[in-house]
Amino acid sequence: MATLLKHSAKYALSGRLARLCVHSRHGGLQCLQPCLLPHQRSASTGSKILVEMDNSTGIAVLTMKSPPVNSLSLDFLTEFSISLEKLELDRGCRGVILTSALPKIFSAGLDIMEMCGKSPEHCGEFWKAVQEMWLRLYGSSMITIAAINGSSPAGGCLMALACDYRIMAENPKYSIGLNETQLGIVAPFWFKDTLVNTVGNRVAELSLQLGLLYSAPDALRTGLVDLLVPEDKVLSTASQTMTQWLAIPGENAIGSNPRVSSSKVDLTPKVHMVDLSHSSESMCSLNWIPWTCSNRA
Ligand SMILES: CCCC/C=C/CC(=O)SCCNC(=O)CCNC(=O)[C@H](O)C(C)(C)COP(=O)(O)OP(=O)(O)OC[C@H]1O[C@@H](n2cnc3c(N)ncnc32)[C@H](O)[C@@H]1OP(=O)(O)O
Repeated sequence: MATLLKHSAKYALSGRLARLCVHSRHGGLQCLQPCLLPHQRSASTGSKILVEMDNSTGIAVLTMKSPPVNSLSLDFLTEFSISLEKLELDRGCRGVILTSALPKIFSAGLDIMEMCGKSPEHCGEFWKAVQEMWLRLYGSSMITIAAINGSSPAGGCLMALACDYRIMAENPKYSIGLNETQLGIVAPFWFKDTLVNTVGNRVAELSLQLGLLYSAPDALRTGLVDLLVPEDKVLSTASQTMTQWLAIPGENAIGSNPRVSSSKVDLTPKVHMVDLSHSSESMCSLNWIPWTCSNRA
């Protein structure tokens, strides 16, 4: 029981993670959920995001649950940023796993309908929300791991890239990448910089110029994701990886307690990359919005 309780403390999360099973000392599989004490976990859900927090480990699972494809609408982005901000303010939260509740899809990226025939004001508000999402995720003082359990094109890939580590389901049918060029859009330079930081200049150059979507195995080969695991292991592997990251002493680790360690992170260059006015203007002036709509001429 002591071993099991220790495992429970390590993985104890309500909902998805709490349903994980571990091998007990006696060799059998045991479900962790019955061992959890109610005070160890909490869950909050909006219409598009479920947040499950395990207070004993400091790990939260943020699950996107906006059918059909977790597209990043203004409502979605607002709920996402608020959820992340709440976790950021919760000093007990040290790590966030980002995943999807939808089969086969992590996120389809920016919601195309948000930008179809909308006013420049709406585009500006929407674009600001996109940047807010990226800043919150990329600049988070918590450890962030993307548990990519489905396809993740364009803005969905950006979300994953903004995390510290990416674990993807090893399903060759799933794809990930910044494919904006294929849609006739130029990915903003901070999308590009986020990609360059992960895969290096040459791979980023080819990816962006050709708008490449990589299959899961190719994404691993290029370094776009860090690890492939069987689909049913994505979340449990993310949890185990998070535990390893959180074991790094606080003085050296972003997101480890005490959270003051985050003050050592200089976000200035990252924040400088964001040019709000330019991005929202270009989004409206590029004429790509009608291009992506089915009623285009
Ligand atoms: C200067 C500005 C730069 C801005 C940069 C842009 C970044 C972006 O993120 S732009 C968005 C790019 N996204 C994509 O290219 C993804 C497009 N979608 C797909 O490839 C597929 O839909 C996907 C692989 C995600 C899922 O495939 P399926 O499982 O086969 O589903 P369907 O294709 O049938 O789609 C179901 C349903 O969802 C709607 N959908 C899909 N993507 C989006 C989206 N991005 N926004 C809004 N809605 C989306 C699709 O139209 C279907 O709707 P219904 O027909 O009503 O069922």
